[in-house]
Amino acid sequence: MVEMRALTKRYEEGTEARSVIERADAEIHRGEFVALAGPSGSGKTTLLNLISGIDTPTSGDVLIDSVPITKLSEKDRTLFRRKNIGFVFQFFNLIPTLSVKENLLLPLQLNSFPSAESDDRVMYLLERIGMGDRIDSYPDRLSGGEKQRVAIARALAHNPPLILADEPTGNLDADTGRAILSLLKSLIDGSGKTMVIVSHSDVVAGMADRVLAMEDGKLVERIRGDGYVNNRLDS
Ligand SMILES: Nc1ncnc2c1ncn2[C@@H]1O[C@H](COP(=O)(O)OP(=O)(O)OP(=O)(O)O)[C@@H](O)[C@H]1O
Repeated sequence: MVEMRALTKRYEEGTEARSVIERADAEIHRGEFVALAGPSGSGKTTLLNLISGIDTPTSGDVLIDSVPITKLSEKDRTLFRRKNIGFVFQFFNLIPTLSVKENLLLPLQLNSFPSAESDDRVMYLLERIGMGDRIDSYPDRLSGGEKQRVAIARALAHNPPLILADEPTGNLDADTGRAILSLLKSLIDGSGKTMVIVSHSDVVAGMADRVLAMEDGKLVERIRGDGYVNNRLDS
């Protein structure tokens, strides 16, 4: 589903270039739930932005469903992302001037879903996340956990095969965070969707099928066992 090939991202700093990601290789399979771990500043968000095509690598490729998105024009990449990827962010990123319903309708409108079908889909998702009675509320009237539930429903609205989440529980208390993760996982389970979550949380790592960690610019698989045994994917 997601292939990274010799993926490299360098940032210019004055006259020097600093590598954040250096020839990282990895494959994430269809239907897998992968946690992306690693210390602060190790390049997790950078990697997620490369996978989604929001950012472009210095060299190397990202393929999604065998489509080399790194080789697409910016316009085609945007269209590809809009159709195939759902995003969940730490700070929810709901549009404050739109109601819950209107926030959920946005990805459907951007993907030209027929309006009758869109209304049914929004209602179905709001029921699934237990917020069927908040359809006309505005984001500033919702708690953090409720905002994130709406953001999850929005990420799933257009039924994308790939869900990317960047610290989705980072702005929530521990109990709410756990509830949000369980909800996200229950919505994904059995759907065949692939999910990558950037997180420092052990709860996320414990729920995931696999944990990949950024270490010195490379992606390293962490295998569960007596503690973690590191096993380089890319050497
Ligand atoms: N646009 C940019 N220009 C220069 N350096 C950048 C840029 N964006 C990110 N970096 C640097 O790249 C490194 C990786 O950043 P990134 O945000 O990907 O790390 P992270 O693992 O997600 O960190 P955190 O867990 O703290 O969110 C950091 O050292 C950061 O300063």
